[in-house]
Amino acid sequence: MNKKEAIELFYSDLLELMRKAYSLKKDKYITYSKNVFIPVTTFCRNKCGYCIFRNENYKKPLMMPKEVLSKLKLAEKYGCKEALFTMGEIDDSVEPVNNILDRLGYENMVEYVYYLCNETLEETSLLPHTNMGVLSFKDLKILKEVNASMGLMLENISERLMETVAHKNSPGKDPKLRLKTIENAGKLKIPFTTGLLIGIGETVEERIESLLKLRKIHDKYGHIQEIIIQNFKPKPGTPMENYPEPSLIEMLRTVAVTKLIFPDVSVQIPPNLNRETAQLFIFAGADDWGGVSPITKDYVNPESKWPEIDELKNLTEEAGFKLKERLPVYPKFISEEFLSKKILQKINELKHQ
Ligand SMILES: O=c1nc2n(C[C@H](O)[C@H](O)[C@H](O)CO)c3cc(O)ccc3cc-2c(=O)[nH]1
Ligand SMILES: C[C@H]1O[C@@H](n2cnc3c(N)ncnc32)[C@H](O)[C@@H]1O
Ligand code: MET
Ligand code: SF4
Repeated sequence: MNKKEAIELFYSDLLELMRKAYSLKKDKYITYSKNVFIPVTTFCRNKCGYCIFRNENYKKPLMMPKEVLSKLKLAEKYGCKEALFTMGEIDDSVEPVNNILDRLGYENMVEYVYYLCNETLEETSLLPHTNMGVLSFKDLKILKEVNASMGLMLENISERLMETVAHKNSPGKDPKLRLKTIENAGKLKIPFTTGLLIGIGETVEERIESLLKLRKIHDKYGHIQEIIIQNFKPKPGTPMENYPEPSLIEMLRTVAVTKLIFPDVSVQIPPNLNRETAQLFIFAGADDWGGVSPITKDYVNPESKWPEIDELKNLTEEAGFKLKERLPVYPKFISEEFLSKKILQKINELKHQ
């Protein structure tokens, strides 16, 4: 599909567009991953105009190993299978975090996250999924060994947003750096979650360009397991607090076009950010609810509560589908081609429990 065709599709008759995307569905399942959200640090070198996760609490720049392990143990009791390590981007400039890492005996954040992921594998029945922002080839390679999958939202390919309230203070949101990370993850065959943030001032054309670029990368490396279409939610006290959310129709069109560009990849819609309307996205081609946690909040969108698993099951069934739990890595990536020996062995152990 080229850009012109994709834009035409986007603006075409909504029901026809949705029907086209819907007809690509191969089965009647909508998947989700039962997870625990571990916000390792809320310090960040970036200042995105929409973000409320970032919080410089000088009393607590870093979650300590003990605290992380006790959260993971609790998650295990609740039957969670994914440990979601999501955090701010830490480079040498973020002193309070680096000082603590130093005291704990870690060179940098990657080394610490590696340790936490490895502990997860050795001490619990959970599988790590890490999203710590932009990473180098070398760091991705290190983390691949202890992650079932990894993630980084492209957000959008638009360089223009680097000059607007959304990304003007966020060097880590430079699309060149994000695309490089996603490509390097492809070279390393890391099962990968990426996606777009919708409603941060981007145009429809820029959305399509972002999707087509991700398509190109996926054609080359085949490692993208899911695309998240995440709707922006304004947060009080942030520079973008008065920005409008994307409309339902806008979101439905975006999800449908995403599915048409990615018939072979899962399209994820977060149910907590679309409380009243989540079901509709199934009919636009969405097939995954993403991570849902019975014990932790969505620290990125703390005002948006996860539905209970029962509620998610009911709303999925009411729409005519079946809810199915999945691991943080999708079945077609469970192989030696994509996973480290350590992770494959862990998944095998879990199967026989
Ligand atoms: O619970 C959440 N999970 C988030 N996840 C995790 C995701 O929902 C699933 O856990 C993945 O599908 C892995 O199975 C993200 C993963 C990424 O790689 C990038 C961004 C996100 C964002 C969120 C989020 O805001 N809240
Ligand atoms: C973890 C991911 O959460 C998303 N994210 C950050 N802030 C918001 C917000 N206000 N609304 C919706 N999504 C957000 C970004 O896409 C980030 O990459
Ligand atoms: N800070 C990282 C990013 O924006 C992780 C998700 S936001 C908490 O990519
Ligand atoms: S969205 Fe991620 S990169 Fe941006 S300020 Fe928040 S934590 Fe930092």
